[in-house]
Amino acid sequence: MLLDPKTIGQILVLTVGSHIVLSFLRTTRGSGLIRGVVIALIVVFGALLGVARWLGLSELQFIVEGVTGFAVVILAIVFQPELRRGIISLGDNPLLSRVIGSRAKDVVDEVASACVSMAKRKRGALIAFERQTPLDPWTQTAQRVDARVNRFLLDSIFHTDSALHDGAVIIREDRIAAAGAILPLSENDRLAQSVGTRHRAALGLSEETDAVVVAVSEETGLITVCQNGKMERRVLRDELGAVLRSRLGGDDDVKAGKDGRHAGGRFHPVMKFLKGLIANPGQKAMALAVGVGLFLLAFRSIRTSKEYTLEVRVEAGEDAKLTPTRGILRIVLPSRDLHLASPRSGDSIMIDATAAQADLALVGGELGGVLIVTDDWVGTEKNVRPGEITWGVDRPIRGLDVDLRTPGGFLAVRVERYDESAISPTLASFGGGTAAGSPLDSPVEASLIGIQTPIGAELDTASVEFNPGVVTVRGPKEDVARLTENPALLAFEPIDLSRSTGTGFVVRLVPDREAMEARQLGEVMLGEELFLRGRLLPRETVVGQLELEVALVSFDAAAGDAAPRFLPPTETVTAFVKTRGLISDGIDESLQTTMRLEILQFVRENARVFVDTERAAASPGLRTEVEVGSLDPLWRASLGPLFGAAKENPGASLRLELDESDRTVALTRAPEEKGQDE
Ligand SMILES: Nc1ncnc2c1ncn2[C@@H]1O[C@H](COP(=O)(O)OP(=O)(O)OP(=O)(O)O)[C@@H](O)[C@H]1O
Repeated sequence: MLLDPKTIGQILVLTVGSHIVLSFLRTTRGSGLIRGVVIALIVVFGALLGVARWLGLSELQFIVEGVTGFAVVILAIVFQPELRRGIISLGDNPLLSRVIGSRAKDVVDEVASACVSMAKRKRGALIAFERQTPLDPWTQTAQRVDARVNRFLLDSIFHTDSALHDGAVIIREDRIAAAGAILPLSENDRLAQSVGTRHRAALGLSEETDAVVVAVSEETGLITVCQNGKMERRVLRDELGAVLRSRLGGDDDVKAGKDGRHAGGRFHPVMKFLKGLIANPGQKAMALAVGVGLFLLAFRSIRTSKEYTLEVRVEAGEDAKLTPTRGILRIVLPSRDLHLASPRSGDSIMIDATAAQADLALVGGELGGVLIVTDDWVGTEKNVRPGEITWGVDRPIRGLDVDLRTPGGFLAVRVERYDESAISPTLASFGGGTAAGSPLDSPVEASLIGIQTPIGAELDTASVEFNPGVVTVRGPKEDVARLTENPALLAFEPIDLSRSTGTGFVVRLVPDREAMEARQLGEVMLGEELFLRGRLLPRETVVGQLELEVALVSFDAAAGDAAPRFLPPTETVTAFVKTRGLISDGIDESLQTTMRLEILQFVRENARVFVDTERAAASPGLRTEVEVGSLDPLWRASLGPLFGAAKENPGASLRLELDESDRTVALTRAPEEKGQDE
C-alpha cells in the first residue's frame, strides 16, 4: 500500500476517532451494557460482512452494510444519556477543558469557598465530584436537587438544621445533582480507629469510582480530599481550590501536598496535552490498529474502474509463461502444432477492469492476463469470458472484475492446426528483376563487382536463375493458401554485394515484410530455406551506329565450283555497336567520345556482315538473312590502353546488333558461265 500523505492523513483521522470511541467505552464503566452491545454489534456485523464477502453472498452483504448505518443511529438514541455523558467527559481533555472549562473553574471555586467557610465554622460536610464513572447508584437513593453549584446553597445544605445535611452532596458537571447521599464506607483495615464514618464514606467512594471527594470535619474543621482510594488530610484552606482543580483536571499523577504544587495550581494545559499523548499507550496502540484496520477495510471495499489496452501474444508448449505480464494478454496453446487464428498475435484488446482500489493499486498502470487453451478448442471458435482469464501483473490477482470491450463482452478465440503446402516460386512471381522495391534493380557500382572502371550496372533478368527445388511452407491455413496463390509474398532479403561475391550473388527469400504488416501473411514458416541465385552484369550502352557493306561468304569449302554463284549485294545494313562495362558514365565526356570513336573504328575495320552463300542458295531470288561475325575475343586484344583492365572483366562485352528492320538483303544470282554448260 502506498503511504502517501493522503493515506497517512486518513489513517490519523480514523485513529483519533477510534481513540475517542475507545475512551468513551472505557469511561462508561458503570454502564457495561453499552460496551457489551457495541462490542457484540461490531463482532456480529464484522463476522457477517466477512462471511458474505468471502462467499460472495452479495444480498447478505448489501443488507449488512445497509443495516450498519441504522444500528449506529438506534444505538445513539437508546444510549443517548451515556453518550451525552461520554461526550461531556471529553471536557477532561486539558486543552478542551481550558476552552470550555470556565464553568468548571467556577464550580471548583464555589465548592472550595463553601468548604473553607464551613471549616472555619466547624460545620461537617461531604461533597463528591462525579467524574467519568457515573455516580447514579448513589444519586438515585438520595434527594435529587439539580441546582447550580453555589457556595451559599452548599453552606445551607450542610447546616445542621437542614434536612439534607446528613450524607453527601454529589456534584455532576456544574450542578448539585443530589444531597443526603449515602456513600459506601471504606473497609480499609489500615485506617485509624479515629477516622469516623464521614471520612470512611469519602474514602469508600473514591475507592470504588474515580470521583474526587472533599470532607470537612465537624470535629476539627480540617479538610480532607480523597481520590483513587487515597486520602489527603489537612489540606490547607488556601490551597483547597488548587488541589481540587488539579485533581479534577484528570491528572492522576498529581500528588498534593509537600512538593508545593498546590501553590502553582496546575500544569500548563499544553504540557497536560502532551502528557496525554503518551499516557495510556495500550489504548493508543489499539486505536492506531483500529484506524489502520478501518482504512484497509475501506481501501479494499471501495471499487473503481480503469481502462487497459493489452497486446495479444501467443505462446505454446511447456516453455510458456503462465503468470501475467504487464500489458500482455498471453494466450497459451497446448502445442506448437497449433496457432491462434483469432485474435491474431499482435492484436490489441481493450478492457475495463473494475476492482477494489487495493487490487487496482497493485496492478498499477498496466494489467496482464493469461488464457490457457486446451486441445479441444482446435478448429472451433470459443467465446471466452473475462472470468476465465487469469488477471494480474507478475502474479495472479483474485477478485478483479474485468469487462472486455467487445460486443458481447467476450473474447472470440479460434485455434487451428498449421497447414502445409509446397510451392515453386518463379522469377515472374517477383515481378522480374525490376520490381519496385526489389533490391535487384538497384544500379550496381562496378567496383563492387570487380570492374575497375566504375560503371552503372543493372541486373540482367535473363541471367537470374533459381536454385532448383521446391519450398515447403507451413503456417496458418489462410496464409499458406495466399502464398500458394501468390508466391511474390515472399521477399528478397537485402543483397550485400562485396568483391568476394563477384558478379554472382545468392539471396534468401523470406515472407515479405509489407505483406506481413498488411496482415496478408501471419506466421508462415518455410519448410526449407529458399535461395535465389543471380548474376550481375554491367549495363549495356549503345556506342554508335554504322552502315556496313554485306559480304558473300561460303563456309562450305568442299562445295568448290559447285557452289551457287551470286552477285555481290549492292545494299548496306545498319548495325548498332553495343558495349557493356567498357565506357563508364562517370568519366570525362571527351574521353568517352574518344573511346567511342576507337571502338567504332575497331568495329569498322573488323566487323563482318555477310550472307552465307550455302544458305542463300536454298532460297534463290528471295531476300536473304544477313549474319554478323563475332568480334570477341578480337576486341579484347585490339582495344588500346584507354580501356585498361575493364576489357579483361568477364562481364564486359562489345557486340554488333543489326537494326531489326534492316536484317535482310536481296541477292541476285550471277549469270551461268559458258564453260560450265559444256
Ligand atoms: N455512609 C455515609 N454517607 C454519607 N455521610 C455519612 C455516612 N456516614 C456518616 N455520614 C455523615 O457523617 C456524619 C457522622 O460523622 P462522624 O462523626 O461519624 O464521622 P467523622 O468522620 O468522625 O466526622 P467528623 O469529623 O465530622 O465528626 C453523619 O452525620 C453523616 O452526615
